[in-house]
Amino acid sequence: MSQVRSALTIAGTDPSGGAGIQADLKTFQELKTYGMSVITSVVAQNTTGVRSVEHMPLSMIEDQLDAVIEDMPTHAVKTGMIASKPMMELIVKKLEQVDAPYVMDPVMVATSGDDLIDKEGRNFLRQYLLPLTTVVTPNIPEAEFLTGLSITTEEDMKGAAEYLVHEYGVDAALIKGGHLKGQAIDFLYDGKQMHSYAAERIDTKNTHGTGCTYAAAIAAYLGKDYPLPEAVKQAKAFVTAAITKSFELGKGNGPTNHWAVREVTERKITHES
Ligand SMILES: Nc1ncnc2c1ncn2[C@@H]1O[C@H](COP(=O)(O)OP(=O)(O)OP(=O)(O)O)[C@@H](O)[C@H]1O
Ligand SMILES: Cc1ncc(CO)c(N)n1
Repeated sequence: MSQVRSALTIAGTDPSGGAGIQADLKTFQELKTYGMSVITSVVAQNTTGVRSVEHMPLSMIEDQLDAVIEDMPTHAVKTGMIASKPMMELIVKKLEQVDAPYVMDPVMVATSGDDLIDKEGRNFLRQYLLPLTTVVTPNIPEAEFLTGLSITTEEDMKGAAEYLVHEYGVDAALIKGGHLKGQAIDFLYDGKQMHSYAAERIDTKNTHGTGCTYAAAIAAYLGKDYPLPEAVKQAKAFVTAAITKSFELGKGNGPTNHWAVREVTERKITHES
């Protein structure tokens, strides 16, 4: 009998259920992956924005990580909101003990535009986390920050993916094109090949938590031993379905639908490499 696969998310929370830890666990569950979570910050947020944030003390983050690492098998790790440099240092030290693919979502601001990481922390994402990372998943503003490049075209997105791999030692970079006009296209560079994943753009404002959901789905598929380009393709189909059937809930950007893959069986993702 094959062993159950488990994935760990290390991230902040969203009590309204669409982003952060909550999105990750829903995604893991939907993909029949045993979900585990370590909370870095409690974020009082909803579809309209962030009200307040309470960061967990470092000792509490460390205890949570030890509780998982010392007891549970982990087949994939995903990180989201890591708000400060000391948190990053601690998480790096702990992740060095975990032998599993690692998906790093370099979360900086919420869909609503609120900051989720402090200024000092932003500058240490590259140095601390990228060397351990299997695949980093920036959106365009995050990729611009990480590379210092300006990104306005698909060619720029490819250039940024190559730059991250060649300059910062990350195994692979997936630049997400949700913020570009036209089709929703993402580029993955794994040091050898450039892959593109394109889907039709869905006309909706309800995209709260798309980035978290996508990265969590990639982690779940990597935990099931899918090769990275295939894991990204499956995850892209998952997030596209989740946006297609997203919920008109709340007063701002509504959440994506984590069970949509059960209902959207047609997978119109064009994968080229
Ligand atoms: N309107 C849309 N229609 C179809 N796909 C979309 C749409 N918006 C985003 N996507 C896709 O959703 C995924 C997440 O991309 P996006 O660039 O929005 O991430 P993000 O900005 O990190 O998300 P978040 O809003 O959670 O911060 C990508 O595959 C992107 O192409
Ligand atoms: C905790 C958290 N992580 C990530 C995002 C980005 O969507 C968010 N809104 N909240």
